[in-house]
Amino acid sequence: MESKDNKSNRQLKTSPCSTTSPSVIVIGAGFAGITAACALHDASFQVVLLESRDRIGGRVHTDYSFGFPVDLGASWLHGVCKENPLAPLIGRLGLPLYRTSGDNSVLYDHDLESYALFDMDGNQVSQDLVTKTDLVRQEFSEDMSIQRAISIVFERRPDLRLEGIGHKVLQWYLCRMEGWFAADADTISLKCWDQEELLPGGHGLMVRGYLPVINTLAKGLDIRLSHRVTEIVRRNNGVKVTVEDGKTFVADAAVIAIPLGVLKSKCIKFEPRLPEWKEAAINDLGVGIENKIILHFDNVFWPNVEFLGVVAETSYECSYFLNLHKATGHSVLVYMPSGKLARDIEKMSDEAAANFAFTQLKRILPNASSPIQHLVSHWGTDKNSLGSYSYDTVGKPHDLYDRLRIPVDNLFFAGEATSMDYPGSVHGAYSTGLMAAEDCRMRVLERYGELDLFPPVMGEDVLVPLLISRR
Ligand SMILES: Cc1cc2nc3c(=O)[nH]c(=O)nc-3n(C[C@H](O)[C@H](O)[C@H](O)COP(=O)(O)OP(=O)(O)OC[C@H]3O[C@@H](n4cnc5c(N)ncnc54)[C@H](O)[C@@H]3O)c2cc1C
Repeated sequence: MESKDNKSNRQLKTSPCSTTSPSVIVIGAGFAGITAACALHDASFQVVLLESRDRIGGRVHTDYSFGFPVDLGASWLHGVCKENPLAPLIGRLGLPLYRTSGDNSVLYDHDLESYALFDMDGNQVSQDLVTKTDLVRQEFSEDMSIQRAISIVFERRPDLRLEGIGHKVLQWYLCRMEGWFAADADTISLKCWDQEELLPGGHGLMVRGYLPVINTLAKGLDIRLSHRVTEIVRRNNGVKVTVEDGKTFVADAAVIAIPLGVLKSKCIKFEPRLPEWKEAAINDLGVGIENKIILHFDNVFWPNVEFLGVVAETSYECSYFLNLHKATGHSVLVYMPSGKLARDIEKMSDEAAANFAFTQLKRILPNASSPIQHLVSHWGTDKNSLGSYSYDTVGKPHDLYDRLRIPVDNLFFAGEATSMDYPGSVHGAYSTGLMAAEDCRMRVLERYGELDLFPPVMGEDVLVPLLISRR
């Protein structure tokens, strides 16, 4: 499929249809791209996967530099249940999950019994106050930001306005919601924020990291690392894809599984241009930032709870730490800023970012010992992601996810931002990879007139129970 022809000619000179089996180029070796490549490989397609980084996984990135696995990107299976499309694979691999929180945690991501909340002076917030803030959840018809909606509730019902510690707890709730969407509350759509399908079963941490799952899917695939795609040409008889060093690849079709942030940046030239409706969907869907600052300590000095929260006057000043010790036995806390705070922290050096996170921790635990190691993610500025995950912005329709997914001629689209049901998640990326592969298979084989020749090879349909724990 590799071609020496670098010119953007009207017809692709190497006719992909003259090869014995249909061919596809998959762009992006994240969860969606690898899943699509794996499915098409199983359906007897010639598959080449082009990946800009020198590693696979994309926003799934398990780091081993501490001597044990730590996820810098995704780390939870959202929806620990058999309906989760990823559950059979995780079950078959025997990978343990640690459930940090149960059902009914839609708005604020996690159920509240899992938290120990403190104010900035180190006083613990009573659970009673936490439950009272539930009252601000009200129904609105016209679209507006979540932040605006809360202000309206207060205008209509001043008696609900919280003061002092109650106000701070509300800000902390907002901070958690901002983490779920990786965006600030004044940009999140009230109309669409709850349109995603939340699977039952709560949230399970991948105790050994996500990498073993992606490695399994990637086995046997022709993956070209450090191949950054710069141009995609489509013609009736196939596609031609050019990478940074000028090398070109031709095939019957392409599956584009790169992040929404990268598509927004227009660093890939489409020839001819993508249709207007597709460009509009790319522009209109939001992409937010959430980062992880991972602090490794030589001892455990914090309470034995899943999360530590710091409440403050504004959601920007609130903090949220995941206690990995509970799930993995390693003395690690993960600080997770999102939205504007995450953007501001990305401007700092890694050292300064780790110090910032540690300073937040010292506010509630003044005797905290300094971390011995740290890791800092940069999902917002990394040119391979340019954001953490997609979300609905104010005034834009929720079907943007579907518009992003709909194929254009022989180009098929996959990735978390193309998932109507499960945007911003690993299982969403996985299911769109399967969908794009199936659409591509059908379309290409129609052209070959050989629809029956390449039945998809389905994975075994045996359901293996998930290994779930909560100490
Ligand atoms: C901090 C953080 C925490 C998260 N936590 C969770 C969680 O706990 N649970 C969960 O379900 N989800 C979580 N997510 C979301 C989840 O990680 C993503 O939804 C999912 O991994 C996206 O997969 P993808 O295949 O769509 O995209 P990606 O994984 O980003 O894959 C796209 C690939 O395209 C490559 N690429 C980019 N540009 C080019 C180019 N020009 N040419 C070739 N290749 C290119 C990239 O390098 C990348 O490998 C989290 C994300 C972040 C950032």
